[in-house]
Amino acid sequence: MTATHTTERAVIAKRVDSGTADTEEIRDLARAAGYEVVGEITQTRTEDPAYHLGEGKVTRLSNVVAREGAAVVIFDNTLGPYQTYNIGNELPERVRVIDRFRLILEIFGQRAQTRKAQLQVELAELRYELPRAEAKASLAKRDERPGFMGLGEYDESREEDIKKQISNIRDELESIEETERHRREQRRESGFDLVALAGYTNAGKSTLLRRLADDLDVDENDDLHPDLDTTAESEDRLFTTLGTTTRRAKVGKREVLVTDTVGFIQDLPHWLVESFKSTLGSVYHADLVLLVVDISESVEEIREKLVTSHDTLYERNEAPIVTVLNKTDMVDDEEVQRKTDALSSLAPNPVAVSAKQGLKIDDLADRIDHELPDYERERLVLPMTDDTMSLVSWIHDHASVETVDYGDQVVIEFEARPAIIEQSRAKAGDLVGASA
Ligand SMILES: Nc1nc2c(ncn2[C@@H]2O[C@H](COP(=O)(O)OP(=O)(O)OP(=O)(O)O)[C@@H](O)[C@H]2O)c(=O)[nH]1
Ligand SMILES: [Mg+2]
Repeated sequence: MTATHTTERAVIAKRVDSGTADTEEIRDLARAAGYEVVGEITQTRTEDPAYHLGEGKVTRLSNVVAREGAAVVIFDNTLGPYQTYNIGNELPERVRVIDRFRLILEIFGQRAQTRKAQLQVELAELRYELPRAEAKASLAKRDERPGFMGLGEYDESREEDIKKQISNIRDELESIEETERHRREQRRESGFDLVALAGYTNAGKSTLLRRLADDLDVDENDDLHPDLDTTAESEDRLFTTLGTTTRRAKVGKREVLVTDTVGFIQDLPHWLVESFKSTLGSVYHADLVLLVVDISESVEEIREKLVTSHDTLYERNEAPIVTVLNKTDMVDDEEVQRKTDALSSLAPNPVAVSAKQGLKIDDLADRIDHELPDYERERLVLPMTDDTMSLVSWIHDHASVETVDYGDQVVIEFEARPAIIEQSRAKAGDLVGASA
């Protein structure tokens, strides 16, 4: 699927029960989806069952849409199917009405480039549609009016259809995940520590990955991640990354695999989170999680995002979490210190960096090295045979070799993850056994 860049003109609408409506985030999301925001209507009142807004407000909305020649109205609320229909009737011809979740789905649909991401978007869409189809079907059933019967029958089969599709997609996702699990295990056995980047969208995860990583991309779908191209800039838009990409990085003596993940966002409905949960698989199974936040945001905003991130990670994550305060180039040292102190209970001992400017990346690398399970030392004495030569090269591939002495025997000293040491001992045992 290629990204479609619509430049349709959009009017934002938002209702809040009390206080004043803040439209900053929905504007950002609209722009992320490719819309040009040309106006907005907000209202503080209880929800109107038929129109969501008050009827007078809907007329105002219609006027703004007509005046600005808008093609779309974007609600920062959840609209029921009938509200959507009723509002649509009050607007000029052919103007679309979408709500917050539809909009997020549109963005995800545009960004989904891997099979897995596409399936997840489809799953999310179907989960969005299912209760709506169910509602229609049950209303039609209750309603004896003949005109509705046809609709009812149709919707009931639609409901079954959606359920079947959901189950098919789940199966396919499961098999993709199985492959990923297998790949993760192989990587671990190859001596890599697995580090995952997590955090809100736009925090700078992809930029940081590029800073940490060597050039090599270890996923097969490299070409599907233009945002990770070393020559391409990260974009200042939401959800640049959908799906995960893994790159190899050297941290101290270690070979580490760093995985970039989809960004979190506030107020995601649970069905949407559910659909993208498997995206977080690489986070849940990492040896270390780097939780990236944007230090240029307000303390309140960062705190809220940290809390949500921890909630998302809490259930299944067992790895240590290091908070990375990114974008230090945008604030002065005093502000970094003040915010670090204010956030100390949520983010104890964080590392402050600028991914973009490459500041303090070494400190972060040291910290990663420190947090990962310790390497162990090993010294093996091996007979001088051809098989030994291939074991020595295996050790070179999987460990950090300090010395190799070739005499009557081969003496090799190295450091590696405990699992690698075990494997090398077993292989050495086979060799010695065979040559005896
Ligand atoms: N000033 C400054 N900008 C940064 C820094 N790191 C990243 N950015 C900018 O922040 C924006 C988002 O960066 P990304 O790396 O795409 O963020 P992300 O967390 O991967 O975002 P998603 O993929 O949407 O989840 C881009 O415009 C980056 O250039 C930094 O250290 N300083
Ligand atoms: Mg990204």
